[in-house]
Amino acid sequence: MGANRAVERYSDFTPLVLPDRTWPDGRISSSPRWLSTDLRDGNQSLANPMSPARKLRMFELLVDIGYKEIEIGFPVASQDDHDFVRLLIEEDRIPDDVWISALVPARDELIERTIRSLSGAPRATLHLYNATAPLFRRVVFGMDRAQCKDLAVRGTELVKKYAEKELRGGNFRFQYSPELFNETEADFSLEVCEAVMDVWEPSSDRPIILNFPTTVERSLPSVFADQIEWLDRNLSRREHVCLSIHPHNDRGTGVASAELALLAGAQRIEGCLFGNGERAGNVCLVTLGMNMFSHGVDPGVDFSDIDRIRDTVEWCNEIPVHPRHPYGGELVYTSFSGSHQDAIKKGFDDLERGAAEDGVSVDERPWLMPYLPVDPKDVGRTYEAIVRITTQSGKSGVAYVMSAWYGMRLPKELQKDFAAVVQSNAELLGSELSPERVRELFEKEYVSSDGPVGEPYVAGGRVAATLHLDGAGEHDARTIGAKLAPWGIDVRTVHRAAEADPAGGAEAVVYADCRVGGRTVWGVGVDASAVGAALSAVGVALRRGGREAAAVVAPHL
Ligand SMILES: CC(=O)SCCNC(=O)CCNC(=O)[C@H](O)C(C)(C)COP(=O)(O)OP(=O)(O)OC[C@H]1O[C@@H](n2cnc3c(N)ncnc32)[C@H](O)[C@@H]1OP(=O)(O)O
Ligand SMILES: CC(C)C(=O)C(=O)O
Repeated sequence: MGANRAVERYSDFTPLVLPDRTWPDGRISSSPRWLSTDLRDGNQSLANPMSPARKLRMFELLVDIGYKEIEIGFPVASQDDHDFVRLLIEEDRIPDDVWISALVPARDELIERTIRSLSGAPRATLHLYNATAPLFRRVVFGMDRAQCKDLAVRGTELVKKYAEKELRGGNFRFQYSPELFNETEADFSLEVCEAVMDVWEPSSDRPIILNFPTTVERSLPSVFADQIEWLDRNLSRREHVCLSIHPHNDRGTGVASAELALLAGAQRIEGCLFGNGERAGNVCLVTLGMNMFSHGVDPGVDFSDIDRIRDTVEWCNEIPVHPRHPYGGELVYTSFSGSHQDAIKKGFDDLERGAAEDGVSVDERPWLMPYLPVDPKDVGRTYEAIVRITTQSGKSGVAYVMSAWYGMRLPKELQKDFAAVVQSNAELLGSELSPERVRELFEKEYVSSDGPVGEPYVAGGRVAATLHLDGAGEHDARTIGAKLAPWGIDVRTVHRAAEADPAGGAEAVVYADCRVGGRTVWGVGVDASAVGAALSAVGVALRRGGREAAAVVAPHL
């Protein structure tokens, strides 16, 4: 078969028919219950399953940021998994409001051992699963529907039996998952879940978690949402059922599946931080939580130091988080391209203006920012790295860097002038220019002088200079004008909006644009005094004027 014929091996998914679906009109207005399965589904997918130290660090992170339900492993998988559960219980490391959970297949000896491993836990959920999809019934288990249902029923009976024996007096919950739910006939999933409930007999003080995985994602998120709405309508004892979902991400739509399923009636979501997990991963809990946050819905999990979360997850999983991973990737608050940088810069100007008008801090203003769905500061990032300079940048990006890093707010015409310098340098270099390099170019071009800056002296005609004063007052402006007028320089001053700390500590910055020989040349002075800064700025500008300047300006300049 030729490569182009391979597609014929695949067939479309047959969706459930639910024409009167209501989920598309829903809104997500509150956070669901979350379960982190980083220590189970995440861990079981790693080339190197987590060592006890890595597991503990992950557990502590999950607790610290606010997860209340944590699947701590598959205790019968290995001695390490078992010992970790015992360590948490025996060293009393499970906070009062946290439920641990453990997964087990529907096999007698494994259920008994798993429940024993949970002995003494203050709060524990036993999570039982068996695959219910036709492919698995035929290929993996060699079972018909009745036998498959019976496996789930027997498993639940065993859980009941061993739980009563081992966990008497403790807080115990039961969870059942029909694995491959999304590929299972809807009526059969329901039949199995009802049979499981007949055994467990859920009630208000004995609820059940029914968890519906897209074990391998195979269809559209909307199809999954229909399946969940159908269950929500048809499950009996609904008030005693927590309808949970466990999306994977094989088609890259795990987050969408989870969100649409929430609209359709799901009450609880299982996933992993940064989408770790089997194959293309489990649904990403960070993305889901931050999506809610960005709509003004509190996810109940603290993502305010997202880099710490990412660093810990990377350390525990020994897998890097992609730099473009939503919300937590290194590059997701950074723009390299000119028009994005321009819009962001204007967005920040607008934010500051609005805050000043309202007499509030910028943190209290609504976040309405081009290209940035959330304020980087809300996840512990700074503003400096929002803009990075390459050949794709323009004047606004360059101006942003000079302002955010160095407190220098360049006049618009100077921004254009300097952007051309930066552009040719970026093209020459063929790579990103660091903020330090941008500053270096600026200094070289506009601030430093080749020789001593003496008193400007115009040999013939007059030079018109517009001085943009930052950190200087009216008095300084008058003194500067008086000082330069006798040298043939007509000064017009423009005050920049007051800066608390222009140019990182200097008292004054002056941007001078001088009309020399029919063209505009810029010079910049940074000095402890406004007068000193102005003299430097004009001196540099005139010197940069080159041959034309030489015609009107005395040679010692
Ligand atoms: C979708 C998910 O993520 S499910 C979770 C998967 N996670 C893991 O498997 C990680 C931990 N697992 C393990 O350490 C091991 O697989 C163990 C300890 C559970 C079992 O180990 P073993 O019995 O030695 O081997 P193995 O996993 O190959 O056993 C598969 C057997 O269990 C059966 N089985 C698989 N899943 C289930 C289930 N949920 N309920 C009952 N039986 C099951 C298989 O049909 C197969 O039976 P067979 O031997 O009669 O053909
Ligand atoms: C055990 C179940 C919930 C699972 O991990 C899956 O189906 O992906």
